[in-house]
Parts: sequence; structure tokens; C-alpha cells
Amino acid sequence: MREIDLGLPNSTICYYPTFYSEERSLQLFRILREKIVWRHDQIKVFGKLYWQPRLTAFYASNKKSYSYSSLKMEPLPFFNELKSIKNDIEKFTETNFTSCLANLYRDGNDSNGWHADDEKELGKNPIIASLSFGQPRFFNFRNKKNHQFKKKILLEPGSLLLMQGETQHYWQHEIPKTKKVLDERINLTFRIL
Ligand SMILES: O=C(O)CCC(=O)C(=O)O
Ligand SMILES: [Fe+2]
Repeated sequence: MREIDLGLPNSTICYYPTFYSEERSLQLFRILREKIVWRHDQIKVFGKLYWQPRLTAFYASNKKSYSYSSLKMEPLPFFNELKSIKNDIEKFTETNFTSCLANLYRDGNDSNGWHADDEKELGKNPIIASLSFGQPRFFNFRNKKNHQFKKKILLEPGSLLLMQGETQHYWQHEIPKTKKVLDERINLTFRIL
């Protein structure tokens, strides 16, 4: 499989543009759009409530909830197709994942602000497997200590982005908004909780 090492210091980040074929990605987009129970939550930032700029869902094979940005998500059980995607990822990475956070970016106005996936329940050096479907979107990295030090990649449908090792200690990531009229994008991030 085609593999692109991002080559950022103090990180292990690999991009696989064609983890799924074009046809399979389109089929999976339709299934995920329909079967995932999407929710729109509010989060509290400095005491003020804001609507999250995207829809989300949380699935897990255990009972562990996922907490971030003042939000606590209780898991739903995996449905068949999501389980089979999890299987594909597990075979490829030789890693067993317990949980999947799903994001639906409805258009260019939806986004995911600068953050690192460094919640303590993920452990010290978490492995995160991130799959993309639907509309391609840019994904930015920036160095935590030097915000000028950035790298931008386009996440294409059917692609896999693997972040592991010390990545979350040194780098933040975001999905920026864009003024262009865009279609929906679905992201699945598999994690161990
Ligand atoms: O949508 C993406 O590709 C990134 C999602 C993300 O960073 C997250 O859910 O923690
Ligand atoms: Fe993230």
C-alpha cells in the first residue's frame, strides 16, 4: 500500500491515501452517514456554551466513556459495518482498538479546532487511526512550542492517517473551516480506551 511518512520531528505520522478503494469508500460513506447515530452537542469553553461545529458519535466495545472539552460521551455498541471497518484497521495496524469517535463535517463551515488527542484515558503515547470518507478536507499540524512550524495535508476519501509515538506531546492538529462550498465529510478515529 502507498505510504507517506510526514517526516515531522518528534512524531510518528503516516498517511495511506488509498486504504480503501474509491468504490468501497463511497459505499462506506453512505452506510456510515445512515447508520451512525449523529448528535449535535454543546461544549463549554471558559464558562460559555457553544454548539460544536460538527456532528459526532461515539462507539466502543467496552463501557468506557470519552471525555473532552467538558463533554462526556457514553458509548454505543459497534454495528456490523463499523465492526468490519475496525477489523480492517486492526489487521493492518496489528493493534486492537476499543473505541471509535466519529465526526461529520456537514460543509466548509464545520471544523475541528486546534487540539492534541492527549486525554489521559488514552494513555501516554496513544495510537490513533483516522479514516476519511466523502469530501476531501485539509488537515493541519502545528508544533506545540512553535505555532509557525506547520504542515498541511489533504485527507482524501478512503485514506488512513496513523498517529502514534510522541506525536500528541509535540503536535496539535485541526480541520480548518473553508469558505468554499463543500460536501459532507465523515471521519472515524479509532482509539484505545
Ligand atoms: O476529522 C478529522 O480528521 C480529525 C478529527 C480529530 O482530530 C478528532 O476527532 O480528534
Ligand atoms: Fe484529534
